[in-house]
Amino acid sequence: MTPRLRALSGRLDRTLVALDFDGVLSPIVSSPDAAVALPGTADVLTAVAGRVARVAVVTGRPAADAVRLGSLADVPGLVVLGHYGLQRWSGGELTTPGADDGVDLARRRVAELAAVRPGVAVEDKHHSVALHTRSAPDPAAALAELRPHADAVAAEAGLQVTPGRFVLELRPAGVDKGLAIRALVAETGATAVLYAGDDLGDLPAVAAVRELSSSGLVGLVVCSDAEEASAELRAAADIVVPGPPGVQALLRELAALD
Ligand SMILES: O=P(O)(O)OC[C@H]1O[C@H](O[C@H]2O[C@H](CO)[C@@H](O)[C@H](O)[C@H]2O)[C@H](O)[C@@H](O)[C@@H]1O
Repeated sequence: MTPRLRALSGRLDRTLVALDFDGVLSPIVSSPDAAVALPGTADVLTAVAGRVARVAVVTGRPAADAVRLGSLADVPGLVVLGHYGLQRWSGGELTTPGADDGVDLARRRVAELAAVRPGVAVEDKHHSVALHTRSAPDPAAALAELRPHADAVAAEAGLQVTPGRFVLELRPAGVDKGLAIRALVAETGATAVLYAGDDLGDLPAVAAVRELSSSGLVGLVVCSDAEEASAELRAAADIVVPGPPGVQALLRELAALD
């Protein structure tokens, strides 16, 4: 048994379990379209859902993509917050805002940026666009070179840039994973939260868990560790596990907790 999980013992029915998708439920792969959840993910989430107040996936992906790539549609009571909380999927129903003019502009601009940079790819997520450098000859150098260009496009389009694992996302401001966690806690009345992440976009969720903890909630932060995981998140975590297989093993322990 992972000792820190004991903090949730006796309060599972008031616990929110919130999980990032890429790098946490799904191993990192070279193409965003090829990312799928580790086999067994839906089963373990179903087991956890039977014990806790709520299981949620909070992701930078469109919510429906996370449901599809994760084969998560049948996990009982699952809520998926996509685009950092802009979208909500539950019970097969998707709540989503209308198109954003800024994203339309950014879509054109990032296509121009990618066209002249070998190995740089655009992921069009409809409510945001992402520039991926994982397949560039030097992914880290490509990311650094692109950053000021992405910042300029975001400023022109009224968007914000969220960096991640060899990716720069241009997305609407006003939502983040911290706000998403706070909303989930408020709607469930949870008195405990377990949040698992791996990347820079997860840091607002970590901050929210810590702030909620200071007002009495029991908070556990899990880092799904790998070479590219955020060092800041790793340092802040209560529990560090080896990537998606480690997350899955931890969730099995959680489902079996007293
Ligand atoms: O919030 P998340 O669920 O962690 O999503 C963050 C971004 O993850 C995806 O990109 C990352 O995973 C890809 C597939 O493994 C990988 O190729 C890429 O290098 C990673 O950055 C996704 O493509 C983005 O849209 C998400 O926002």
